[in-house]
Amino acid sequence: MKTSVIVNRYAHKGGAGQRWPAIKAELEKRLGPFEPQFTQAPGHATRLARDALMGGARRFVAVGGDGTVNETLNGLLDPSGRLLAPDSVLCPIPAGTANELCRALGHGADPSKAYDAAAATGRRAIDLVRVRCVGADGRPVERFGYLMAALGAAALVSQRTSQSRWAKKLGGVAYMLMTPAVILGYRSCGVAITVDGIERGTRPLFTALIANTENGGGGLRLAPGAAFDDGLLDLVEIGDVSRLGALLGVMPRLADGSHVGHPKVRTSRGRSFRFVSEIEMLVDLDGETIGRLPLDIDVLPRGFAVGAVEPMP
Ligand SMILES: Nc1ncnc2c1ncn2[C@@H]1O[C@H](COP(=O)(O)OP(=O)(O)OP(=O)(O)O)[C@@H](O)[C@H]1O
Repeated sequence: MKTSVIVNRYAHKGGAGQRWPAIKAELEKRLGPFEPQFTQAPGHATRLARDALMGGARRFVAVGGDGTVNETLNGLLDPSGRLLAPDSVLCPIPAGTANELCRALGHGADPSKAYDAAAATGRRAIDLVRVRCVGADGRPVERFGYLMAALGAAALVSQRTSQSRWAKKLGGVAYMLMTPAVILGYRSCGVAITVDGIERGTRPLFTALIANTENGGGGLRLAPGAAFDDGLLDLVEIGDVSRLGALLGVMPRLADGSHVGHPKVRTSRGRSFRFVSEIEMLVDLDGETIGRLPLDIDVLPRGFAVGAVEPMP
């Protein structure tokens, strides 16, 4: 199978570039010699993946963090979210800051598992998340992801972290420092929620996550029980909580997932969701700000596949 290796040397604040010779050696041991393609700018991995696909590649090894893997995946999809080549397989190699897809696959702590999966013939199907909202320029945006979408306070934390120069230098710790700064200035607002076509009414929302994977935000257990191949998304709503309540009562419990037992936290599952807010509310997908509400989100069950040593369950 023709293989394309796409490398973001700037992932993990440049740490991926430093580790690249060692990663390359591990990959060559398993795949044989290859010509890597280095991303030149944000978004470039999508074009590299699309060009390689048109050139006949079907195995796409994405070296970087979730941003790089997401961009690579988007290069493999048509505008409706279908794989342009149904036999294409994505192989994430953890070289970014959070590497949540690798973590969800059980490759987070041991990169050798990711190298082995990149060379194996097995596949594992993953649900694809489709998000439609309003972009920064006011025009509709449609994007595809695999981790989770966030709106409200969590999306604002992500946006502020990616925009801040000091936060970029700090890497993963930046989220933890940015979170109290954002939360102490944030207020819940009314959001009308529809799940699987059924209106649930308008209720105050501090933040909400619509999750495909259980983990997110740098290894936090944000959506306990979420499975990335069950054809469903898990909605975690943090409702009308005070700023101090959010900071002291909910946030410390995100690490082990016990926040879902908090009286202001509600969980549910569905295939499609719509969120409409009274005031402007940001939307984040897989760690990147993509726009604002109104937001429509749905799942394309088993929409793509990752490389796997074990055959698909
Ligand atoms: N040549 C480049 N110069 C600058 N930025 C780049 C370049 N190539 C890719 N990028 C951008 O780098 C950003 C960060 O990459 P990525 O998300 O893979 O790593 P990370 O943020 O360290 O990891 P994670 O998302 O897992 O926390 C992405 O938004 C990507 O678009």
